[in-house]
Amino acid sequence: MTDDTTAAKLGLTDAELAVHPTVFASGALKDRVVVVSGGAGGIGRAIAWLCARLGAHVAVVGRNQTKLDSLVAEMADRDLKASAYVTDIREPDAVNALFDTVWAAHGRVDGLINSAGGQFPQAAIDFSVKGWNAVINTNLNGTWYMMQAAAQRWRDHKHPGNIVNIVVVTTHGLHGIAHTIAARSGVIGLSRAVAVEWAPLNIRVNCVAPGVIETEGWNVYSPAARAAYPRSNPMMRNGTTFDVAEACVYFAAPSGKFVTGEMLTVDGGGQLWGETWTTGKPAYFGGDDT
Ligand SMILES: CCCCCCCCCCC/C=C/C(=O)SCCNC(=O)CCNC(=O)[C@H](O)C(C)(C)COP(=O)(O)OP(=O)(O)OC[C@H]1O[C@@H](n2cnc3c(N)ncnc32)[C@H](O)[C@@H]1OP(=O)(O)O
Ligand SMILES: NC(=O)C1=CN([C@@H]2O[C@H](COP(=O)(O)OP(=O)(O)OC[C@H]3O[C@@H](n4cnc5c(N)ncnc54)[C@H](OP(=O)(O)O)[C@@H]3O)[C@@H](O)[C@H]2O)C=CC1
Repeated sequence: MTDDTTAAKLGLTDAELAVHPTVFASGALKDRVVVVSGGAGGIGRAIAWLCARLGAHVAVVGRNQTKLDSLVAEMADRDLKASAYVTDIREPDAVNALFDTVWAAHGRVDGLINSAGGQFPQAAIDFSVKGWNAVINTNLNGTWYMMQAAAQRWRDHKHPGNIVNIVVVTTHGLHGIAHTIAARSGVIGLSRAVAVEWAPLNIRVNCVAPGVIETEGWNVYSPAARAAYPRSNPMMRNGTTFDVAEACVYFAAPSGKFVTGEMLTVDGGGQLWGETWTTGKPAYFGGDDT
């Protein structure tokens, strides 16, 4: 959490997301049904707004009914179609019930965007068993349960589908969250494997790796750590949730119809150059963290 008890206001507001300019045509996702896990969170929220603005009915998924209902209401005020589904992605039975409910309500599901996830900063050597398992369970197991449940129904209904998994940059520069690097590296490898296995089923699977994207999820990190984030990439700024949302729509819309097993990194070039110390840069590396 931040140094004080109040969370910082970070990221784009609903009012901004409702009108943010986009390169996509207004009907790019017309009549599609898209499930967005973490849909009331920072990145997931931007994804939900953009998909709905492009004509989709968005099923927003999370654990907090109030957050989900608030988003759905904001979207309904602008004649955008969305429904709230309280589901913990770590519970496979609940995930299967979610997809049965959405399919029964709409007669189809066209896409799944897994944005639910997260972690906490801590030196790996200090991870507790519970803490390690919490990050792996949320980000690897939960994402998998959502992927498999969607794919089984696309197979059974002989319906095309596509999945976009939000991960993190695993190749360079994210220090202090080795548990999430392990979990997301697993998601990336899993996505590549099933992209091949599920191609005969007309199911595409891709990943988007955000860099420093300003959202309220950053409140698990200290203000001092957050202050350094803009300097962690050669563009010397934070990205926005809308940057990630448009990357997701590229894969989810017909624009991505011949792309599967890929990963699009949206990080301002950070993985090529920058470094992000979520727990403070140790003195050994020239930082001031003793
Ligand atoms: C992440 C990068 C750092 C900088 C950010 C910008 C840099 C750019 C690079 C971007 C990389 C990604 C950024 C982001 O993801 S932004 C934020 C996304 N959102 C979140 O992270 C959500 C907040 N996190 C969580 O909810 C939890 O961490 C978790 C995802 C694990 C889910 O928690 P869960 O509810 O399953 O479990 P608990 O909260 O009950 O905790 C279980 C045990 O886990 C240990 N734990 C949890 N939090 C901490 C902590 N802050 N410090 C130490 N240990 C922690 C602990 O053992 C818990 O058990 P106990 O409570 O019994 O001790
Ligand atoms: N912001 C950034 O800089 C970056 C973020 N990412 C990743 O992008 C994804 C979204 O991040 P961001 O939007 O910033 O984070 P937020 O914390 O804002 O959003 C995460 C969302 O996931 C939901 N969620 C968490 N756990 C579960 C669960 N078990 N079941 C269902 N929903 C869950 C939360 O809702 P609720 O609590 O209501 O369940 C929340 O809405 C995460 O995986 C994050 O690690 C990756 C790189 C950079």
